[in-house]
Amino acid sequence: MSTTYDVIVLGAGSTGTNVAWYARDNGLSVAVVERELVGGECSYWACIPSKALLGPTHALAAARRLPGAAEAVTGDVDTDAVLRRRDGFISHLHDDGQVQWLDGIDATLVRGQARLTGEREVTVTSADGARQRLLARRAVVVATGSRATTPPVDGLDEIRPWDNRDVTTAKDIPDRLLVLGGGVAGCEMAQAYRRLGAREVTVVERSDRLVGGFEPWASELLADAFRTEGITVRTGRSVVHASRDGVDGPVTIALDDGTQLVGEELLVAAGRAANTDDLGLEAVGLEPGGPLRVDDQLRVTAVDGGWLYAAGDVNGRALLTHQGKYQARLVGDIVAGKDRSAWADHTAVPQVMFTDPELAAVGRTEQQARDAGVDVKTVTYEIGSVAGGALLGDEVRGRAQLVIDQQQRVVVGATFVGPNVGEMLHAATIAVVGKVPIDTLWHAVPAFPTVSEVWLRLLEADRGL
Ligand SMILES: Cc1cc2nc3c(=O)[nH]c(=O)nc-3n(C[C@H](O)[C@H](O)[C@H](O)COP(=O)(O)OP(=O)(O)OC[C@H]3O[C@@H](n4cnc5c(N)ncnc54)[C@H](O)[C@@H]3O)c2cc1C
Ligand SMILES: NC(=O)c1ccc[n+]([C@@H]2O[C@H](COP(=O)([O-])OP(=O)(O)OC[C@H]3O[C@@H](n4cnc5c(N)ncnc54)[C@H](O)[C@@H]3O)[C@@H](O)[C@H]2O)c1
Repeated sequence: MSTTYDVIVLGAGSTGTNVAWYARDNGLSVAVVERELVGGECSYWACIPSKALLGPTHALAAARRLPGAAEAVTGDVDTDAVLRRRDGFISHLHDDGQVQWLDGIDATLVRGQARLTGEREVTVTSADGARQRLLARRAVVVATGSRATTPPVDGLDEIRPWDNRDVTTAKDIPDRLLVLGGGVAGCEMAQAYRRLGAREVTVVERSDRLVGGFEPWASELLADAFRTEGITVRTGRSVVHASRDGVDGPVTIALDDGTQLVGEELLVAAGRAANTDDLGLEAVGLEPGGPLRVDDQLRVTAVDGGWLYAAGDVNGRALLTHQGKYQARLVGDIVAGKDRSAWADHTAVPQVMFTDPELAAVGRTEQQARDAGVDVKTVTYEIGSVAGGALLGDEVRGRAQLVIDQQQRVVVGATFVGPNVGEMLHAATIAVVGKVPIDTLWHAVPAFPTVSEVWLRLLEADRGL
């Protein structure tokens, strides 16, 4: 027995559910296959719980920076209340709400492990072993996401390290947390745990700075902030060995300079692996394991016939929820025959790291612009020096930078570091995506006294004022 749909979507994460929505909006019939929870990583084990853990601690820090409010902060963060609120945000790991939503758009949910078994053909194996064959009239869209990678460190496999799922759903805060990987996930969770009561947090990063995707000066500001609040940062160091004392005892890691570090838990946040290893890729002539390479129509390039698409983390273009959803909107239209092309996911990707200070960036860094042959000029301004920044309280640290293409006179990249600067990023995204001329930006007057006034200071700096 087989059932035929216009589109079959593999994976009901933020990407897959959006593909379904847009394809349905185009009048196509859609089946979505999911082996775990509808909503995927972002809803339960990534974006949402991590931000729920960070938010209350940042509110407290913001109040402490503000004389008048600071005096009223007499207690510490209520960690149990934060964890309870986090549990609410992840719906206690139940997906009824999102299942209802899928039902509401009239997409068919099929529970189980999906595998490609031929051209336009998917076989789903449910938890009880039953098999169901699905056929696609138009397209199969792979949106199976990614999982945490485990780097090849001696002993790591035997000590049950934490991954993003453990760290975002933990019921207790360990006294000492070790973090392998100073990327976005590692840094957000290092600060969350420190602020939620961990006495010692140490981040080990093998490259020479934290969050290598951001501007080097942004990494420095973050590392300074971490040190100030007692988070130890060990850059330029690799973990070479890991062991655990008994079943539940502390973890010891050895670094390549001979240092030994001990913690109750070790979080591994060393990047992601595409979920393509058990997807039946062999059946359509593809190698399992790596990301599925796609063209700008999100079609898998190594498969003929234009019926296989991949969107979201699984294609490796930009591992962010909003970028997966951007691709999903495009795929939902493309499979309906509309002429669409993805480009912003490699030229104008906005990203916010929700630490305190926040790091927010879009488009190219200065180095990336130079490497791309752009005639670069950068302008910077301290956020604490605009009235809106100073009003946020004492010791507000932060900086804004524009990367300007001097020939075209447009902004090709922007970075903001400071409290809540993520909310300023969309203005920069619009400037980069719209290639708004600098001369026009002069007429986009920021309200006084907002932190956005830093835009005016940056334009003045460009003019030499
Ligand atoms: C700690 C952490 C914090 C993050 N915070 C942010 C953030 O603040 N903002 C942001 O933009 N991004 C953030 N991200 C990245 C974000 O989580 C991902 O980019 C996003 O979840 C990708 O969505 P997706 O739908 O492509 O994949 P996923 O969310 O991984 O969904 C894929 C789905 O496919 C299912 N699946 C896989 N294989 C099969 C199969 N064979 N059959 C059936 N089902 C299958 C999975 O069960 C899953 O539900 C964070 C990531 C981490 C690790
Ligand atoms: N706020 C957000 O938007 C947000 C938050 C968390 C994660 N994410 C996304 O999730 C993805 C995964 O995040 P991530 O932080 O795991 O990956 P990442 O690629 O951002 O960072 C991994 C870090 O681990 C380091 N590393 C790798 N192996 C190592 C080793 N053996 N020893 C020491 N350091 C090692 C790398 O040098 C890198 O700095 C990212 O692509 C990111 O975009 C986004």
